[in-house]
Amino acid sequence: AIVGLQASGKTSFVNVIGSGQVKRSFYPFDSSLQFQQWSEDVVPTVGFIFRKVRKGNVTLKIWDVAGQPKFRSMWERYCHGVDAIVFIIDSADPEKFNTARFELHQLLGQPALIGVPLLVLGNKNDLEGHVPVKDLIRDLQLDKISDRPVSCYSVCRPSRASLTMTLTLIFQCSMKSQHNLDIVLQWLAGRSH
Ligand SMILES: Nc1nc2c(ncn2[C@@H]2O[C@H](COP(=O)(O)OP(=O)(O)OP(=O)(O)O)[C@@H](O)[C@H]2O)c(=O)[nH]1
Ligand SMILES: [Mg+2]
Repeated sequence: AIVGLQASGKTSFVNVIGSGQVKRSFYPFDSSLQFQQWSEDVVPTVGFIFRKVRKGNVTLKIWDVAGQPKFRSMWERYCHGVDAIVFIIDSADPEKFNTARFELHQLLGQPALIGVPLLVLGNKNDLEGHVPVKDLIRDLQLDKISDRPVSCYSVCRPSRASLTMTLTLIFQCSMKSQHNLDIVLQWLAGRSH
């Protein structure tokens, strides 16, 4: 399940990892087939979106849950029984960190979710003034979480141009380190049962 405040980039993240998959099934040099699903314009999610994304021999089943205040009480329901909780935060918007920390710890405090591994993604690291991982860990008080494995990475959605280039230049080359998407996918695949 992917949760986080509104506009933190959850749906964009799923679209990016999903479009990489769509691409891989096509001939890599035929750019006309690229980005059928990927777009930089995303509308706020209402409720949730369920997506299946195949990566190698692992199929990720993803609940992309809406982040606006009226939907946050749904987060817990979609986190029940999952292999991992992914919490996405807009790392370039520190004014929202207090709210994000509150919502995250509120969610993790639910007895049914004890032990479920947590992946925190500080998104939008392409924007100036974004907060690095070290500070995110402090501001979200991730170091206080002791009842589950926790990982935190700084990520961003690749620009359309760089995503085209990376994927067109044959898929085995990994994304630029700024994006960190390959690391994140490995982490997710490693949590799956
Ligand atoms: N600069 C930048 N913008 C991003 C990035 N990821 C997402 N965005 C933008 O952030 C805005 C919100 O993205 P969404 O993916 O809709 O956010 P969300 O978390 O799904 O929002 P809700 O569905 O309302 O909870 C969109 O305009 C995206 O284009 C990123 O890595 N960098
Ligand atoms: Mg969304």
